[in-house]
Amino acid sequence: MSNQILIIENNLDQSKKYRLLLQAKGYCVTEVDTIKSAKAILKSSQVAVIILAIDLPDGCGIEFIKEIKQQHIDTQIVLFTNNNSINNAVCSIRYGALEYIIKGEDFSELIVSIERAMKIVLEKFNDSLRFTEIGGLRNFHSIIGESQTIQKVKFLGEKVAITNATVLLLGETGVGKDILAEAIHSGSSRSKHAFVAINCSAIGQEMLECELFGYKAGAFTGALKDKKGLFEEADMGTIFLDEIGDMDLLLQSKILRVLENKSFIKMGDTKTAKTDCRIIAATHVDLLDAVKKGKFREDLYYRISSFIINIPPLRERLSDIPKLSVFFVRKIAQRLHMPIPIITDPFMNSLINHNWPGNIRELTNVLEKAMILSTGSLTLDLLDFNEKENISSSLQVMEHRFINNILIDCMGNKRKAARKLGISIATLYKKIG
Ligand SMILES: Nc1ncnc2c1ncn2[C@@H]1O[C@H](COP(=O)(O)OP(=O)(O)OP(=O)(O)O)[C@@H](O)[C@H]1O
Repeated sequence: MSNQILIIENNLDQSKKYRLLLQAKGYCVTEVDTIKSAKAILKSSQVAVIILAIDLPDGCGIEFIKEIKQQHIDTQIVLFTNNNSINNAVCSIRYGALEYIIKGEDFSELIVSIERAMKIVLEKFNDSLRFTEIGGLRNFHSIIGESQTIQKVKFLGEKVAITNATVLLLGETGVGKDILAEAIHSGSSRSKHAFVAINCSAIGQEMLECELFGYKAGAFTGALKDKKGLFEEADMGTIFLDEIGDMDLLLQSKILRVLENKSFIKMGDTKTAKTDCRIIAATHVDLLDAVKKGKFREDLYYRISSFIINIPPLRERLSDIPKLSVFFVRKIAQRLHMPIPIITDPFMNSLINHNWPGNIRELTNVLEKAMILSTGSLTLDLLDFNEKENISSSLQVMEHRFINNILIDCMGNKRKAARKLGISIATLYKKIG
């Protein structure tokens, strides 16, 4: 982890004082006096904390914060200014600065801020280590979003993870059922063992049975040797059965047997085999309705539905879009080997105002397409929503968007947003879930 501090300040006397002070505290410090030189440093080295002045010869420090945060999300920024106007403070925090300090001869405030910033950098670094410790599997820190709705999802996931309970995840396609299942496994005592996932609607039922339970050599033409099934692979670990609602009744009875007796029979075998695996199931269909129509076993439904987590669609957590977008833009840029583009305000506003029928998967696709076509920044003309999918404009959705936009304007301050909307804070909480 880097402990490098970059000072961007064109008052050279002042910046020398900061440098000497911070060096005396053991930090590694670099000074520059323009945004251009700062960009060069940021490109070539890992900077933990930036001390940034507002008025720089080649641009405005506050505007530069946006750019820094898009490309170096974990770098912490402390804004330094002579001007103690509250507008600057609000803007800098909104754009992602950690703190705002008024310049003065008393340096103790600066030291406290730098220590706080370094602590945050260290915590983020430790989180990323925790993430890689369990073999690259995603955990609750990998689930981006701070909206009330996603926080509730994470809270429920973390609570159930440490138990051995079967979990049912409900939600539209692309909302993040897969990533949540992985996080629950990562947060459980089974995390050192396998996490296996299968989409039960993607393959034919016979093939699905082979995949789930495995087979003995000679079980059918072409079965030349024994094959392990996923239930065997997931022994001591977790199996994620995505789209369980699409499984046929015969296979459903076999899953019920695993849940009740921890046992199954491989295809072509006569003996029962044992497995100790936790089941996490997911579906986008209404399982109770499927039960009523005789398409889903009622006993299996009750067996898997003791702990349900409903993952809300993206249109019900629009305030998460800025963070999700910055995260995906960085990730996509890395995968496509391209520089990280700047997300312009009109582009971001359009993302926030879209309905997202394909949820987070649609968001990643829209961003990837725009990035491929972009030349350095993501502008409105690069946005290409699939209009066929963009059909829902119900009153409720419009209301949600409106509330979210006000919340963003008020920087997440719910009391202020409620006042602006002319509703009580309790009503606001009810509306944002
Ligand atoms: N909150 C989140 N933070 C970061 N990445 C997310 C989040 N939610 C979803 N993703 C990513 O978005 C993509 C789609 O999510 P995922 O595959 O988990 O959705 P799903 O609900 O399982 O979809 P489906 O029902 O079609 O299988 C994945 O790449 C996933 O990692």
